[in-house]
Amino acid sequence: KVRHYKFEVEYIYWSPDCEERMMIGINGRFPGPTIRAKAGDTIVVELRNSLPTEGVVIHWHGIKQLGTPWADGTASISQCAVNPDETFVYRFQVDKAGTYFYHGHYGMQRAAGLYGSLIVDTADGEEEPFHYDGELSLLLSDWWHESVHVQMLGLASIPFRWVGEPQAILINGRGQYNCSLAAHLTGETSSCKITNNQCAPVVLQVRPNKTYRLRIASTTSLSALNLAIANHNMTVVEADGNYVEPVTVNDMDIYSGESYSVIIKTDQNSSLNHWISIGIRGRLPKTQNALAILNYHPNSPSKLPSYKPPVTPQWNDYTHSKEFTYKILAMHGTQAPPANSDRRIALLNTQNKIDGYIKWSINNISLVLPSTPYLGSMRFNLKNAFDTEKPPENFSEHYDVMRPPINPNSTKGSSVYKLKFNSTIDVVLQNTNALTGNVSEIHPWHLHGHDFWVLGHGDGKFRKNDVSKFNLRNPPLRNTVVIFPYGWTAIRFVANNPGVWAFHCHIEPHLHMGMGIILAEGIELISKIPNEALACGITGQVLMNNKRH
Ligand SMILES: O=C1O[C@H]([C@@H](O)CO)C(O)=C1O
Repeated sequence: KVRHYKFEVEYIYWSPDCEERMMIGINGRFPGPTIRAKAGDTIVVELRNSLPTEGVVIHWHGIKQLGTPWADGTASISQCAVNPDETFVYRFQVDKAGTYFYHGHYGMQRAAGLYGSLIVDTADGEEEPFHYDGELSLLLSDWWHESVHVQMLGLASIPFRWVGEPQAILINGRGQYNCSLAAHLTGETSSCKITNNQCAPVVLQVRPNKTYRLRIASTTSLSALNLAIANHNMTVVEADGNYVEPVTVNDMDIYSGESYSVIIKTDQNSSLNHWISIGIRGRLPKTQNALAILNYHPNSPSKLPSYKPPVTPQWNDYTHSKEFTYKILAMHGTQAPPANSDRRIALLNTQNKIDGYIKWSINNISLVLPSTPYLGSMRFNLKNAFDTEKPPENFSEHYDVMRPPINPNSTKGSSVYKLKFNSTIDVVLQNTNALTGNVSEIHPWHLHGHDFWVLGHGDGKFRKNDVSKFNLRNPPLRNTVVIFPYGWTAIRFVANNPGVWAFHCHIEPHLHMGMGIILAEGIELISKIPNEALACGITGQVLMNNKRH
């Protein structure tokens, strides 16, 4: 079945946390419309850019774009940004049931509010491997009062101006700035005066003694989150569109770019409503926990729970976070990874400097995207479109990951990791100390165009004999994985999807500061790229010079 959507992207006034700001909306609203389809369907989104003076693209996060690499929605990588007043048609298949989302992938437009949910149900006649009576959905994000233009300027300034912590965590696009819905119970802050529907608390309506599937996705710009539902445990059954071995937890972490489904049973005191609480992990929080209400029928949805919300774990309790992450394993019967890889790429993640500007680099190269998107320039073998030298596969074995870089000076580049089609690739992501001593941060890495198996995590520096500890039996399949402070994470994937794919830290300011790499495979197998994806830079010149193209 073909499912048609029309998206008009424009600036809107909106009050996501009860304070009015400018945001990027779709069809006059924030967040964007939910796309809902069945596995195997074709999605068609006619994207009209009504931003007065900026280009736009939309990335369909978690969708592999098999056979349609030009629809991945990455500016400078898969397509030319769509100009103001122009329309671009995304047409792609959703191959696999799961919880996904979509978001802007140009500059920091995601952080300006350009996102929404994308949910794929099983194909007709197929069933999920778990039962539920009803479904609920939470799309999580974080929000700053400063516009993304000011944020981008600060990141690209000397002295550096970091974006800082968000003013609010949003649930389904709604939050409350500098106040708490539970203030009357905790007394910590002022209570919220909800003056606007746009920031009204999220209420999930349930009936007692039923089973619900709760879909949770995070498109935060920065924040790692922890979610807990008071008096209810959660059984995780899906991660990033892949089934996992059911595991029951009291609270769960979710990093930017990840999605989960959890099963909850509404078997608690049904004369009460219950809190859902979301707090920040990995960075010293300055943001109020976000609260939502699990509303048991027939209680009034506006009746606040009469007890304190659950306290999410300490921001720096990494032991707790690792425990959760390590518990997520593939559901029995999931395709196992190939036993061996053909190539191992080690990627050192460092914060460093270029001409005094603070950047993030991978093997000492900070990613700068070219003006002509890679997909077209590589397909047509055009010269001078990007740096053509081979990017480094490794880093010095003497690098001390526990200390700030000895030489903080980095270089910028746009080179591509070219992968042999159908080869098996291992990537080891190595975290390090940032520029300041005793600081190492969480980075969620997202791969476009593929799922990968998470073979293992470890503390400190990756050693050759860590390979023997790789989990080849039931590693989870995912599209986003975290690297913990001072740790490493190893993944494996098969380079079987012709196209050019970004692999990057999903923290929006970190990507903007160069924290990513570009992968390419099977370029000669790519079928005709729509002209609209090519109409800029030197591919645009080729189109003009060769009308038969
Ligand atoms: O990229 C970053 O910069 C700041 C800090 O390291 C320098 O102010 C921070 O916390 C980041 O994640």
